[in-house]
Amino acid sequence: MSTAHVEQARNGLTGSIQVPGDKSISHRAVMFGAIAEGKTTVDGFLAGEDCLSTIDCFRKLGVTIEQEGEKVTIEGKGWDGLQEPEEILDVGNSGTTTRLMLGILATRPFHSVIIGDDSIAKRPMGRVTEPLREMGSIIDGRGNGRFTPLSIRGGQTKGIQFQSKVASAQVKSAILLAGLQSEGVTSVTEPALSRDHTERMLTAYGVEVKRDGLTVSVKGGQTLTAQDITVPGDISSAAFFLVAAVIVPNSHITLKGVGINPTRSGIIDVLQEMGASISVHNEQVVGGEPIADLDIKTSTLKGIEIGGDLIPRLIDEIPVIAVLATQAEGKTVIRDAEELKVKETNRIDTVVSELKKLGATIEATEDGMIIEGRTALKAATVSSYGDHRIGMAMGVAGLIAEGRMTIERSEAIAVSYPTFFEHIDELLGGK
Ligand SMILES: O=C(O)C1=C[C@@H](OP(=O)(O)O)[C@@H](O)[C@H](O)C1
Ligand SMILES: C=C(OP(=O)(O)O)C(=O)O
Repeated sequence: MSTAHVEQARNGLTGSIQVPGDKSISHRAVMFGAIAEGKTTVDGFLAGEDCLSTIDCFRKLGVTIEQEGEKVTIEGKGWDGLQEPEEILDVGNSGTTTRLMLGILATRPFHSVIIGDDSIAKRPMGRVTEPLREMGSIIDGRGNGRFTPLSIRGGQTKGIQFQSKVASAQVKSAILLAGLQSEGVTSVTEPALSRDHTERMLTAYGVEVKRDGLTVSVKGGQTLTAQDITVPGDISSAAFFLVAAVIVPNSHITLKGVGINPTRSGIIDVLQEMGASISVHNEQVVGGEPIADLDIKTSTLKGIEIGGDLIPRLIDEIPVIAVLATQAEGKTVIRDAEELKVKETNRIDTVVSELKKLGATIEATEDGMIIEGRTALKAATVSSYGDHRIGMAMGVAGLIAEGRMTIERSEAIAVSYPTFFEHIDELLGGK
């Protein structure tokens, strides 16, 4: 385990960076390439631990995958190219790998065992294993198949019309992936729109995906055709620097080539509503996903209310939004965000406890948190608790907190942003 230190920034953040590739899209590019027919290439791949776990699992399923930094090639041999793994599939810390891979394995006629780390062992898997069982796959595991370790034997499955209780792209994707090789039509209806990368990328791989409001459906018996995928920059990684630039005095930065898919761009709406000076340039569409350069400066902020359908559009950004809210005048209320409790940590508890250590006025609620600003933060020793987004939110807080911040378990940051501290140094140096 490692410890990182962050000093209060003496100068503003300036210059421009390209944030690493999108984690959600990198996972999907590899998984869909693995079940497609032909050679898929991926450029801009996120070589973070979670996406490397996906590569490792699909290699164990018999797929030839080469990866060098941001470049990946996958020799897809179609659905039937996947083989019974000799080894256990270890997903590490990655919920996306676990749930989407279950959807793929649900229709494969062989047995696999899935394990992950201590954090994965606490995360709810019943939300995918129950509908996949209903479709006909045989799944067992701890807590009657609700937690890892899980074992799955896929086979003859039939389509279902599934009403999801949660707005979760992982649940939606798992069921749609199983639906592609099941009898009849499979549809998923969600209570609010979650990220739609699966729908967009499956379409790029030649699959027919239908959307009707909050319902997405696919017909069984569909195959995928290999693609050349370019992965946009991850807006969830960009969020840390968007917030840092707004709250560190005398900052002005540009983040290049960031994905601004509307199902992910809630952080931009929040920054604008709070009064931040942010502008969007060079909008383009790359591989079916919109991207842009984001320009942002130090700004005066006011507290706002965040809830409802906005939550799935910024769920992973809430830890750093809480840091932002400590620097806004007045009250910020975050509600309808119960899902935070089942991420890598219970992010309501970890955000509140660590920000309190810095002197923030913040209280946990049943479904979110309430933050009163504006508060001058003081550096302290905090922990990521093994959660990359908590570690990075604390890194951003460290830039404005008086003194020197110590972040324990900082190694977790490599899950999604291995070059996070290098990028802080680069922007502090103004290169
Ligand atoms: O599908 C995905 O790539 C993801 C979906 C979200 O999780 P849920 O599906 O659990 O909401 C998100 O929090 C996670 O970081 C990545
Ligand atoms: C929740 C996250 O990822 P996952 O569910 O893939 O572990 C995240 O990256 O914040």
